[in-house]
Amino acid sequence: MTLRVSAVQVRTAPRADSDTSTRPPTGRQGLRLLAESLRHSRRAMLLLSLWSLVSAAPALVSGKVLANAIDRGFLAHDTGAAALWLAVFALVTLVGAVAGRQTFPPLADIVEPLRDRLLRGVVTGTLKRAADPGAPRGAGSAVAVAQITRQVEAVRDSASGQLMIVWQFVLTAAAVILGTTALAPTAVPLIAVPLGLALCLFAMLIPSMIRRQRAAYLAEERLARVSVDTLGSLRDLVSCGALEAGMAGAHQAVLAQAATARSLARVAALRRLVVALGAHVPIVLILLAIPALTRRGMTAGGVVAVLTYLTGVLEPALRLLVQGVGGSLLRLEIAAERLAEASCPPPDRTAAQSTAVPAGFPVELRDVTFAYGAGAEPILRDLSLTIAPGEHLAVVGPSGIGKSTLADILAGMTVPDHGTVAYGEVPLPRVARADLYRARVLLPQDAYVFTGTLRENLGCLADSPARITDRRLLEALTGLGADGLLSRLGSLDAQLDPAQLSTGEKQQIALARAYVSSAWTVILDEATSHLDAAAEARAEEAFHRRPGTVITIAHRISSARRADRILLLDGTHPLIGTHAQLLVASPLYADLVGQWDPSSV
Ligand SMILES: Nc1ncnc2c1ncn2[C@@H]1O[C@H](COP(=O)(O)OP(=O)(O)OP(=O)(O)O)[C@@H](O)[C@H]1O
Repeated sequence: MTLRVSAVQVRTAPRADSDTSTRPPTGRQGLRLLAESLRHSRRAMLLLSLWSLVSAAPALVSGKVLANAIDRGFLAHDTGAAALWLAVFALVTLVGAVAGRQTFPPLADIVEPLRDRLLRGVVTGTLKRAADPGAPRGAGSAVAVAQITRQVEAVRDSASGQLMIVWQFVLTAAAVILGTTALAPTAVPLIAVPLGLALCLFAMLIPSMIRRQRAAYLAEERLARVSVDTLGSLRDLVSCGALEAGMAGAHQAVLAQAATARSLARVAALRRLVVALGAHVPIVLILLAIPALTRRGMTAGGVVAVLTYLTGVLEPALRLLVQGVGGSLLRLEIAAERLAEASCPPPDRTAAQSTAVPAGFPVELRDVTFAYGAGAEPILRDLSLTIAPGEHLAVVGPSGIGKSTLADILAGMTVPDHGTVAYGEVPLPRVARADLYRARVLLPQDAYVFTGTLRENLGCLADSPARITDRRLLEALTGLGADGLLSRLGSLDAQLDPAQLSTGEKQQIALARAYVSSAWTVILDEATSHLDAAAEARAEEAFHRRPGTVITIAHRISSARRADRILLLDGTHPLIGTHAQLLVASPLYADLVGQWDPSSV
């Protein structure tokens, strides 16, 4: 007998995605994520430090060498000695350049693993959130992942830039202080004290700079929004006589943006003060102190060398530090913040009050209604259905009628607007996520195969992949008709290159993965669409021998005929029954059967 699938009472259940307990991570969390990643690269940091020290050595000795060229060469009218010291100067500069080049491989060793680690974190986080019940379809799509990986590139670039700028500044400042000590120890306080004060001022400015830059960005965004809204509704504002109120709102946004820009400009001006205090004040102090310094034994060459240190080495390094760190720190922080957000796994909303799914459970839908969007026509309306333990159900219907949506709802990937889905009396919102993944497998049409061994690909849905025996894996591959693929690959430990596999082979691997998993219920959403009718039959028969429930979104009529029952979705009046019952009861079903390729029947 054909049954009309019941559809009566609507019960309200809150959507899981209304949970607000997940707070977006703060910028500090983002920077912590970066610091943690850097901590893993200690060896590369050490190598970078060593080569940087060698590259800073020329700056250290160049003062003394230059002073000698002037004092012992030019001022002593000894051109040969002057040329010799200048040649030494050129040589140490060359050594510095070579050592500078050597800093790049360890820098890459720090930055590339940082990039990989961040990338792994964000891709895993994005995919986990996409797989979270209630996540919008396509949230973990290639596009979503690509968008976030662009942030990773931004973090990699700015992290390596910042690292080099800060580190080079530390070495340069140390070289200037030590070089000056060798030339005239009494001149050191004239450089070190203003430089120290400038660095303290800069450190104090950083938080305020970040705060003001963020405020400026937000004000700019708000102004853009308000302008677009005001201009877009100009006609309505005029016709309602609300033009003045609208203009006042826009004017306020302009004033707020101008205020944040002014406040940012003030703090940017203070950056110039840092350079002036740290590099220009020492120049003035040295010039003023020349008589006193020469009285204490400083030579003319020494004076020129110290001034060269200040103008040619310290001032550019300090300027780079202040502009580089000040300018891109916020960008780095915001990008790191986005990454920390993207790396967050979704909170397990069920963990606190979860209930275990009983073994061999039925799948039940009670009055399920679902629409994509608040005002949209429901795809499913008041659908009630029980799929008995071990039953094989096929779902059929015209294209776009909601078969995949139903598969997602049955798997707990999409939360219905009304009604409940329960696994053995336990409503899905009460099933812990880990239990849900253990209880069912949903195979979509696009099979996912990753670079790794065949064994790793097969075991990735299992509770403990290491415990799956070779016999079980071979049984799955042979049963599902993938023995040809196995002999081509050679062994279970053969490396898979997804680009070298056909879509049918990828589907066979995904099917075998579901077969060896511990899931009691397997939902196949056109998961055999790239297999020919015979291969599809072989795969489905293998699943029929496997203990458990199978729900198939049918791709061919032959697939539907193998099922115990068939659910026909037709929008308003879903029907359930056997092939023969539906042929009699539903003209739509008869029509669908007629449309299917007769060779596949
Ligand atoms: N994320 C979404 N947002 C809005 N509408 C969607 C979304 N996903 C699917 N739809 C629409 O919902 C309807 C049902 O889609 P669904 O994929 O469930 O149908 P289907 O029966 O599986 O189709 P097909 O047989 O072509 O795969 C379609 O009209 C589709 O365009």
